[in-house]
Amino acid sequence: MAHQFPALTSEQKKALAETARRIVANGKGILAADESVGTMGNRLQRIKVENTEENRRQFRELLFTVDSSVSQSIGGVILFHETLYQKDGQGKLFRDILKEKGIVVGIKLDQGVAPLAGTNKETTVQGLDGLSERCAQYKKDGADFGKWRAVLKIDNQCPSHLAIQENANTLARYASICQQNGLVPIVEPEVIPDGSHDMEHCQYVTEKVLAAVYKALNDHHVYLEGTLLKPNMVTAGHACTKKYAPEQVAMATVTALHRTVPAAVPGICFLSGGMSEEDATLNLNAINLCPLPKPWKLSFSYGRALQASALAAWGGKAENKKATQEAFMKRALANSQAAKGQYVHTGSSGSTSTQSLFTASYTY
Ligand SMILES: O=P(O)(O)OC[C@@]1(O)O[C@H](CO)[C@@H](O)[C@@H]1O
Repeated sequence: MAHQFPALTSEQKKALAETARRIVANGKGILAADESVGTMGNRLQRIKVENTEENRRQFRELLFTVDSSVSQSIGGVILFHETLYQKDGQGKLFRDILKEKGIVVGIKLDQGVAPLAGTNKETTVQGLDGLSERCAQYKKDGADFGKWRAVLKIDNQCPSHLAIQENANTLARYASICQQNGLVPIVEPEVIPDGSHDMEHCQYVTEKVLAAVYKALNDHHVYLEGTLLKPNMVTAGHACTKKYAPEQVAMATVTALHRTVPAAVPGICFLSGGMSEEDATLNLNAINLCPLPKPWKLSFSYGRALQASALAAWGGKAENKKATQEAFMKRALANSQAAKGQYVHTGSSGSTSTQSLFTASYTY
């Protein structure tokens, strides 16, 4: 079968591959600061801070204005639409502050989930209509990568064949549209940790989901070298009574990836999925020490596991700036070390860093 209709020029491919590699270079990972207004509201409620645009802006200003050395740990930041156009106290756009630090700016592109009728409350993702125009605008406005999160759950009859196929195809269509507009797509098929299933069950489901995703990406002529994967780690369900060590999580996770993710993919940046900050770091470190072949960079794209201590330290008070920034820098550095398999747990972590960040049915 001749390939008569190339999807991208060699220049487009080169630019996409370079951006993807930059984001995950040398122990760098991603700060997922793309919480929608509602999700950010849940975070702020935990620290008793009102969910106003100004409070969201103030917290994010603290994260983005940390010392430039953060760029040794953070290669990319994912923003929500509102944040892409926000400025710091001196009137400087956040996106310019990040770019000056050498950090690649990303944008959340999915628009939430919608029910799949006739399934056990499974969902697909909305946002394909008008996506090409939105990507073109975001590219002009400084974004160089995108994110789209699909949600799959483990339950009675779940994930169904329909949910796996529909979400794989939608992710692939999104990825294709991103690449046409010069954005590196982060492909995020999250198998959420709700349930009492064991780790082996999660591995089985994760492999089925990833295999379907890579078949769909191939069908849609997506250029894998210009993509990043953002999967769940393979863990037991949150309500499972059996506990697994980081080395077991690492072996199950790398085995699943090894069986399903082509070596052409430059980086795999895990989501934290409600793990405590410390667990997310320890698991990532074990993954990088796992004695299986690992042809991709294995890094992080954490939301909760990079921000929980910082949020707690901030508490909505300007005078806590230093403590907030120190807490964030500490997690960024720890995860950067873990992305190189060099994290050493000192045992001096604060209480917030060991608290579970799990929220049931975390769809948005
Ligand atoms: O699981 P985590 O690491 O907290 O967040 C992962 C994530 O994809 O899910 C959130 C909800 O869409 C996003 O803010 C974030 O990018």
